[in-house]
Amino acid sequence: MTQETPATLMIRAIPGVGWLAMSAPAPTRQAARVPTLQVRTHAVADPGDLLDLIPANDSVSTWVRRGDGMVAWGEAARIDTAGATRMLDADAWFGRLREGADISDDVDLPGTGLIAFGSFSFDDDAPAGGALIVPRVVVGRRAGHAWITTIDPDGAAPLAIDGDRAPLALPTDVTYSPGAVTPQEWKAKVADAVARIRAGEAAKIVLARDVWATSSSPLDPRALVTRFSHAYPTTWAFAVDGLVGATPEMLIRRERRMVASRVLAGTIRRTGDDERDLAHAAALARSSKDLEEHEFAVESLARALAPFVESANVPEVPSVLHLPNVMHLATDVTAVLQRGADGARPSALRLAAALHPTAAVGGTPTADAVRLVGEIEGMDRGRYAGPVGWIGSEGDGEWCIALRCGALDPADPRRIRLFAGCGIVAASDPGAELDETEAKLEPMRQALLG
Ligand SMILES: C=C(O[C@@H]1C=C(C(=O)O)C=C[C@H]1O)C(=O)O
Repeated sequence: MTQETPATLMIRAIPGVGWLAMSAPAPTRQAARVPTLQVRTHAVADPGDLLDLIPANDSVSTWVRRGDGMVAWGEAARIDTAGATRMLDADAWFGRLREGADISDDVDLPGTGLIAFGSFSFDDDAPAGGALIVPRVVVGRRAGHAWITTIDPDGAAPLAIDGDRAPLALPTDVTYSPGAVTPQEWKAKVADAVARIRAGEAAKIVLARDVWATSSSPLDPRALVTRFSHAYPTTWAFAVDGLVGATPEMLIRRERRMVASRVLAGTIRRTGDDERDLAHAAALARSSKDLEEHEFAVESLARALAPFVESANVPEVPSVLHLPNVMHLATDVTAVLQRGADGARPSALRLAAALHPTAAVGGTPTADAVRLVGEIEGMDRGRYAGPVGWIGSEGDGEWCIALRCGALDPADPRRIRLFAGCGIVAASDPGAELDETEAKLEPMRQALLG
């Protein structure tokens, strides 16, 4: 979590495309070579369920909510970054890629034209680093308009759009095993965090835990995302670079001058009985423990956003977001971007870099809380709780916080590491927090049913 970690840039050559792989070892950073891309977006008739379109492919990206969004496959270009500037380096690379690209876009909506999908580690110094991937084919739909984008590196033969649509491979006989800490150990960590909060070391510390799931057959990200999008339609069902999940939390969405963020903090489990859940929702909206935890998260977001915007609308009272497994206190912040010193409005990824980590996943005050997470939690979060999303031609994009997710094990396609965490405040109870992590693991566990 140090700020000093020097960035490393690695550009991966795509087989058959023939441009140079370069690396710029820290600390001397060089401009990574960018390929010239031919980008073509055309309107198409409604393609039906987007998730049915993805061929079996090593590189699959999805971003789907309420049936709209984008699915993408193949890699036209990719950057892997690490260190404190991992998002800014990726953003600068994408800017250079855009400058050199030959783009023709008949649709002109957020997400059409050149696009890259990415995910970044929670910690500055995590080995997981980050990646931004420009796919070869994107199919998208937004409010009744559908499109297809093809992205061809210079000299590459176009990728077949009708790839091999191998049937979805469902998980089989999934078994679970503890991650870095057992549930019992994790409760002790929560008690430790509560003691340190009461001693005045921080006001809120977000602690997470991990669980391994192993299927007897290779896991197919397309199958997992399809299940998320059917069971949790109001979340963003994502698959990016082996990280898959159904997150309800929008870190930042940028559409031209407008930005929006959905802050979540304060959680209660659903019971399955609507009447009881309504009573619980009312209790959540009055719970001083949850309201305090929520206020920390809203304040930290508003403070981090302030330098970039000319006006912001921050509702004073949160609403209650109902998901099938849990309910959250939620605040939707909207704002109008201002131009920076360079005359440009910051891109969605630049904003995500400035906002991460929010109090929703780190704690309050941020620097102390993040240090305490590192001391107490006892695991590497990888890309869990980091920004995940996409950036488009004009710097528009959507970056969520990677929650309710799992990281496929690159070394064993049958394994996935699941994560869940909770904001700990002075009034937190370890048993209740453990139960909350179980509720937050439910979308992943349901997607992994055989
Ligand atoms: C950390 C997670 O969720 C975050 C923590 C919340 C809380 O403590 O109430 C609620 C939503 C998220 O901001 C997670 O899902 O893993």
